[in-house]
Amino acid sequence: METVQIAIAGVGLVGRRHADAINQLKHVTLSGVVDPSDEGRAYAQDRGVPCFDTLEDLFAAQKPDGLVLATPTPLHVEQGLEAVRHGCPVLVEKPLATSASEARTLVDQAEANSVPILVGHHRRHNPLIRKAHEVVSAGGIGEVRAVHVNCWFYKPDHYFDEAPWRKKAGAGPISVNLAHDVDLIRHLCGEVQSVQAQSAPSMRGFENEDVAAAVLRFENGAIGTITVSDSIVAPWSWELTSNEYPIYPPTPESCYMIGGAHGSLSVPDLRLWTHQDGMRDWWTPIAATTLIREASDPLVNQMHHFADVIAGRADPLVSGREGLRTLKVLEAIQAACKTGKIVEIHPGQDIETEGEYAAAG
Ligand SMILES: NC(=O)C1=CN([C@@H]2O[C@H](COP(=O)(O)OP(=O)(O)OC[C@H]3O[C@@H](n4cnc5c(N)ncnc54)[C@H](OP(=O)(O)O)[C@@H]3O)[C@@H](O)[C@H]2O)C=CC1
Ligand SMILES: O=C1CO[C@H](CO)[C@@H](O)[C@@H]1O
Repeated sequence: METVQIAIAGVGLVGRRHADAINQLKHVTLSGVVDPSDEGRAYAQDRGVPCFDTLEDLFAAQKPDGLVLATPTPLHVEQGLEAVRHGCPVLVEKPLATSASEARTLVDQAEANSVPILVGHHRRHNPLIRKAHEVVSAGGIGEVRAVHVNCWFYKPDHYFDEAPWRKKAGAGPISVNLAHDVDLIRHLCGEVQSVQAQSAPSMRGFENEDVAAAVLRFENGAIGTITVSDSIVAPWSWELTSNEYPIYPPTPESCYMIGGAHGSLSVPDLRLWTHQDGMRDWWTPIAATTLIREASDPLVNQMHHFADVIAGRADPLVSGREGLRTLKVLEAIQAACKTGKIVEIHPGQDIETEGEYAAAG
């Protein structure tokens, strides 16, 4: 297998995880880093790769086979378009952009120029999600009727102080965190048709909401409830339950409950609940079996997949178009929080918002 050269723009929190993932793969190497910060330069030096201040400088000096964009979200579209101009496949971190209309410009340009975009919804590369998808789509719980999603944790003040863009409009937990959950819920339960939602402004004085709840109606008739907060002390989030990344101390709880006409599945513990003898009857004993699944690092799996996409061996599992659909749901949640109205999601039509994501609270 030929070596795939990948550059990373933005070597902060998640950019370094991508670099670690590259390290795990024999056929992928880090060709360079784009990051204007002193920390970025020091990191590149440690890794023994060149560091550039801008993407323009990177492309003037080398032609990587692929680029990871792990920069602050407001930079994704402009930098993604630059990668597309250079014909360079790009893995863009989530969310794809700060607004769906901007994201569409990037996705349209990439498709018109046949440059693959992969969106960093890495949880889809987790074997436990593959298993959950396999069971739900094979009818293992019958028709999906309802889903409940919990995304509650407490981010310490220094998380915000270290990267002040995280306090600014557009970087609230709906955009930064719920992006992953909405992507997974669409993947497991189907497309979202309409949204109602409420949010509360940040008690820490940031420009975003710090708690929000939404009711989702899916195209298949299912209903979902989803709540998010980065200022609640609790164990019920993907981070604290999936055991995916060691910096989050794991708990044995779950964060999603998917309810079907014949059974229910909790995720990520993958407990499948059914009544004895296949009965559907609340007076018959109900019990859970835990589904067997493999375990591996989704960031490494995603990087392996990106190398396959670059080599033309695979189509993006989470394409730019997919990332855009998730972004539209997030935008609908933001719009519903602001207006208090039901927001319908129509394919190919923008959600009416006041421009970019503003504070929902
Ligand atoms: N998939 C996942 O699990 C995660 C995804 N994310 C997403 O990844 C993105 C980055 O988030 P996060 O890692 O927390 O951000 P950080 O702030 O930790 O890192 C961003 C890095 O990009 C640098 N940077 C700023 N401007 C440029 C530029 N023009 N070109 C290149 N580098 C630049 C920053 O430097 P400086 O500090 O000087 O500004 C910083 O080093 C966001 O979109 C976020 O939503 C984040 C966390 C996890
Ligand atoms: O994408 C994400 C945003 O940041 C969070 C905190 O660092 C991550 O846990 C999450 O996966």
